[in-house]
Amino acid sequence: MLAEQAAAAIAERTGVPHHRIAVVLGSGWQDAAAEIGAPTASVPMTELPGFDAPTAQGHQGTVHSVTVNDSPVLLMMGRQHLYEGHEPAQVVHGVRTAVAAGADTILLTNAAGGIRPGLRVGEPVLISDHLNLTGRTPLTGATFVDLVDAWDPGLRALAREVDPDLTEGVYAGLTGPQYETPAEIRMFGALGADLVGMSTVLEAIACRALGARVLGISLVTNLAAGVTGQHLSHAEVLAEGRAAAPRLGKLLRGVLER
Ligand SMILES: Nc1nc2[nH]c(I)nc2c(=O)[nH]1
Repeated sequence: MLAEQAAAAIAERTGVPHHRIAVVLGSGWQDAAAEIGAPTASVPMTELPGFDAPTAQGHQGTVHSVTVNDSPVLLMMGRQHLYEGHEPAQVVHGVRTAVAAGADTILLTNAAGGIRPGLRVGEPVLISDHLNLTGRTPLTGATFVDLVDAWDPGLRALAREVDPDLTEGVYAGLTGPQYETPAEIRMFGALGADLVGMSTVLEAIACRALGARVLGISLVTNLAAGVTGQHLSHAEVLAEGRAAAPRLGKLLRGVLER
């Protein structure tokens, strides 16, 4: 209901009745968004029903409409996180709004810690599958959603055409806000996680429940705790994102153009 209201507000404020594709820009991906193209319209999230201003990464949450190859794309700059005290329904409001606005394909980007040996800081990694370690779900009732191929194989193949050097990985989603202990990272590695983060998994579940195709890309902004023995700093995370922006922008634009 709230998503419908927010979608109607987006249509009204942007003058674009439907957006077939939406992109959620996570930490470190904001600069890359500029490479996609200049927005034809922008709306602060606080002016849309059901959105709070995201507190993470200190940027104002904004929704942009941008045209790529003559079709409108919805860019959602910023997202809500469980660690901000939001309930799952609030965390997935952005993607539910995007689907209500007409999106049948959602591109979820995030910043993540790298667990798998060989992953490098500043490297984008396609999400091949996820581990929902939040203990939460945005779904209620008997909505038994199939999550096989939740991370769309066709979209992943398309992304690899754009950037053949892309590797894939399993993303473990946690609540945070603390980073993991080295022992926890060893555990998640043993469970098959290649990446670890504090977003994305609930959004992916909500998208699949609505029948939208999902492509996920993580930017490795730090090697997870214990992988290098170094300490983790959030400032580093943001700096790495900025440095990777040109490659990420090229990747996003290439995927959106196909
Ligand atoms: N849980 C978790 N989330 C993260 N987000 C980023 I950027 N790096 C990390 C990390 O190392 N662990």
